[in-house]
Amino acid sequence: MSSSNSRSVFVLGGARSGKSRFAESLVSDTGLERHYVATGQAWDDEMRERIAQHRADRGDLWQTHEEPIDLVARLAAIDADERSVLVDCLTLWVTNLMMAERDIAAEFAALTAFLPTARARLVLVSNEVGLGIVPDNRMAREFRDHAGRLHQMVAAASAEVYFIAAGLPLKMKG
Ligand SMILES: Nc1nc2c(ncn2[C@@H]2O[C@H](COP(=O)(O)OP(=O)(O)OP(=O)(O)O)[C@@H](O)[C@H]2O)c(=O)[nH]1
Repeated sequence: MSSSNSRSVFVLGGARSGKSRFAESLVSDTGLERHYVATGQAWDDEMRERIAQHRADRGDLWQTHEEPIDLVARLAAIDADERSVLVDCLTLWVTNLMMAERDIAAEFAALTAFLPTARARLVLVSNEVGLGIVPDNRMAREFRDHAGRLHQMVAAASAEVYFIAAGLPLKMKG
């Protein structure tokens, strides 16, 4: 896997670390058309309110696409030179793939194969879920392993990688 042709940026961090805000600023700073691909779904009122707030905060300059599962197809469909596309976030995508019993390895391979070919400037956000104690249930352990593997693949296929903690970006690659 090579990042030599990739312009993608990977932004990794914990919950409420400020990663989404940082990623949004990367997109805004390009001056390109702004696209937001949300993998999250509103499953309760609290989440609906949170999403409405996120949309209001982003404002009218952003076009939003909601795509919980078929992320690579959606990225391909909106791919264009004049666009910058923010994907928020990969860990929710992993959760959705697991719940839908999709072929995880094939989906990850498709995403990492797409990155070097993308015409749009992609910024991919994900949640670092591997720093705590080993979860005591099997599905949570599987999820953590899938996320860790995906993060390594996306980092390898990206031109720049940042880790965000306490609102501060640490550049790890590029
Ligand atoms: N369906 C949908 N989800 C959205 C939209 N805007 C944001 N989201 C979801 O909201 C999630 C991020 O919100 P939070 O949980 O508040 O942020 P966080 O990732 O914990 O915190 P930070 O690290 O500070 O970004 C993302 O994973 C998105 O999928 C939208 O317009 N539609």
